Amino acid sequence: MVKNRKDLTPRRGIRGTAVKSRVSAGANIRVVVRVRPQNAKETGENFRTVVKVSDEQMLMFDPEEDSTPFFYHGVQQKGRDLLKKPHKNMKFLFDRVFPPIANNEEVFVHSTKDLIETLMDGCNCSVFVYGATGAGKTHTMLGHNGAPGITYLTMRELFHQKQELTTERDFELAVSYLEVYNENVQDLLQPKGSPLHLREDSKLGVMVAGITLKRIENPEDLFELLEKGNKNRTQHPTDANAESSRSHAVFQVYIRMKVKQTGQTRLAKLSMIDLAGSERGAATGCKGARFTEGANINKSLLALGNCINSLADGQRHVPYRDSKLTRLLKDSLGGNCHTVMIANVSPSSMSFEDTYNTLKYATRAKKIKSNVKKNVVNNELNASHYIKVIEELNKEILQLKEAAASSETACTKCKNNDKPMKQEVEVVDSSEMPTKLKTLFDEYIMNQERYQKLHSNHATLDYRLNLKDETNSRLSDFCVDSREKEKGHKKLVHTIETLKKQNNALVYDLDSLEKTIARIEEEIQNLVEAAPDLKMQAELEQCKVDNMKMKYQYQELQGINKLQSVELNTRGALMENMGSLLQPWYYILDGHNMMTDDMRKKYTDLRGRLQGECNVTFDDADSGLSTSSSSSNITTVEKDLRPLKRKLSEDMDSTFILGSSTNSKNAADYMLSKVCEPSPAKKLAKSAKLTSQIVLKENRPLVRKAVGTMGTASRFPGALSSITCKTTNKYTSKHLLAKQK
Ligand SMILES: Nc1ncnc2c1ncn2[C@@H]1O[C@H](COP(=O)(O)OP(=O)(O)OP(=O)(O)O)[C@@H](O)[C@H]1O
Repeated sequence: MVKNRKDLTPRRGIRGTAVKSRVSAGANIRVVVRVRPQNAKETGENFRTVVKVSDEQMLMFDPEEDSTPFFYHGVQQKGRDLLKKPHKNMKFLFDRVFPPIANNEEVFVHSTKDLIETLMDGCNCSVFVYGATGAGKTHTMLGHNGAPGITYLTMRELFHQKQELTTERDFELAVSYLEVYNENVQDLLQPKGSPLHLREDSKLGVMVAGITLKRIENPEDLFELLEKGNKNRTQHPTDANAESSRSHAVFQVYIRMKVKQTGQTRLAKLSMIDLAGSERGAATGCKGARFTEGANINKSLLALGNCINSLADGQRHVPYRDSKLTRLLKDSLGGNCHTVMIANVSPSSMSFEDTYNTLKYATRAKKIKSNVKKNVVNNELNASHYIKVIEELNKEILQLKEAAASSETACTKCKNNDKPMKQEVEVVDSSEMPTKLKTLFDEYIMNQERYQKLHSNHATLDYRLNLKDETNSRLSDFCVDSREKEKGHKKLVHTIETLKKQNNALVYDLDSLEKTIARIEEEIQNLVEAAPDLKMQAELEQCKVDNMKMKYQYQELQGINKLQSVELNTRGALMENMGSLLQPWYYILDGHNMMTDDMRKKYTDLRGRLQGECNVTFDDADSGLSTSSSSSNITTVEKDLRPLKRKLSEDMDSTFILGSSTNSKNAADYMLSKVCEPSPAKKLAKSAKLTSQIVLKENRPLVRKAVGTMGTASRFPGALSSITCKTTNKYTSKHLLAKQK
């Protein structure tokens, strides 16, 4: 440990280690995941464990489990139970994964402990915990008496390092604690009647006007403060957590350090954010006040998600202004800040969707790069700087003198004319205030409308740009002729450049609109502060604005959706074309003994992936009745099957209507009778019964499709294994194969 450091040498950490990587610009945010132990309800009701921690950095979501035997007609079947959804079996990698047995101390050591050195170097740091209700966010952040959370542990480390440095530096330390509830910022240390307003300062970043700053001298003071603040925090029981925090809590520590020898001052801010639950409405019981609450939580978390997406994609425009939370966290995400995100999940299948969403969210956040710099206030300004400042001040004095002289002349003129002087500064008459507010809101709505329109255009352009980028890289893999490749590449680059130019213009407009909007917002705030009677009118107008914004955001999503479905169709067609191109080439190469083992393996892998990804999936979304998934099948009878399948899908279309609206069993039987030859139909009678049962139970389009394929397969017994394997599952295919033999 280095104790005799004379100054804040830029490249050395507090323990003398090189901290270049930690303080360099462009570092990714650190994302860790904590899996909490199962609670009594989860263990009591026999829920499955869907999160398995593989090692310190990897976890498996919804892993394959040792299958419970599945019997059909008294015979144990080897394949998976058709009635069960296949497991996702997904691997997720993070900077650190904490298993259920990990305690708060362990989480602290591997997530926030290192931040203190960075903080002491004068860089801002942020920690935020994310997860569904009851996933363990507050437990991680605050803990309890026996096991204090990372806020206390991090502050204890801060005081420890401060103590070590007291001979070299003077410290000033203050904390604030606030919550964002229903899009209002409230002071938790000294609750005020009305919500606090956010102000943006070009030097100090986002500030909360009127927030209480409390000095603390030791970590024990903190306990008291946090306890006091938490009593004021908005909590309501949810179905998933009896003491659910329904607001986002932001604890901030401001540090000013002055190096005694050089006088150099560094400012740093540590923010610790306990986000409200990210669960779906159903988990909290979506009624009444809980519904409004949930909608606001979702609004801010959606806005946070959008910011994370924009930052992860490296977009220039990040929609921080979409919610109070994102405005507040502007510094903490991707800006001048070292950020740690702790995603909390439950291991139980009871929270399957929420856990999956949290893991996806966290994976996305891993891509964000921050742009960190030290907040050094330079005290050693040279003489030329002072001269410049003095000159500017002199200029200002001169201007003020001139202004004073001209107003004096105006005054004398008024006196001479015996008329009352018109005031230079606009003071609004109280009776005119409602009209003034209305005018401000009109201007606000106009600008917001324009902003939302531009935002939609920007999102669409961004999406198109991404697609063009992807096409460009695909082209390099696909083209064999270098001239063709160059030509295609040039064309695409031209389009990309044009799109980028358009996008940059939009970003410029968006930025200037943001400034206008911020200016109007401030004027509105000032007006409402001056005349509290206007609060109701302002809230009503704000509702209109929110409504309008939601309408535009919905339209934006619809637009992107449309583009995505067009893209999906194009890719589907492309896949089909590639399949039919690849298949004959495979046979030609194979026939001429030119197929290498590697090529064969790649081909088989590709086929396997097509089978796995396109066919065996029990997606709840309507998978439709198209046979395109089977068209990727590579068998000798494929060409013969295609027209039949097409016809089948048409037939199934009518069956589909019958099946979904009346009786699924009738649908399956009808379909089988329609597509099967008499003898295979007879042979398949038992399987038909089986599938009918499945259809009855599952009633999913995919099962209906499987039934159709089985019928088709019965006409082409040779193709049975490959087709049924893909569209139904092992059990059915094996069963049918056995029957047919
Ligand atoms: N790692 C853990 N070890 C032991 N108990 C835990 C752990 N994580 C959470 N719990 C317990 O689970 C319950 C819910 O946790 P917590 O209140 O932290 O959830 P939350 O994510 O903050 O929920 P909300 O968003 O609803 O506030 C609490 O009783 C807490 O003590």
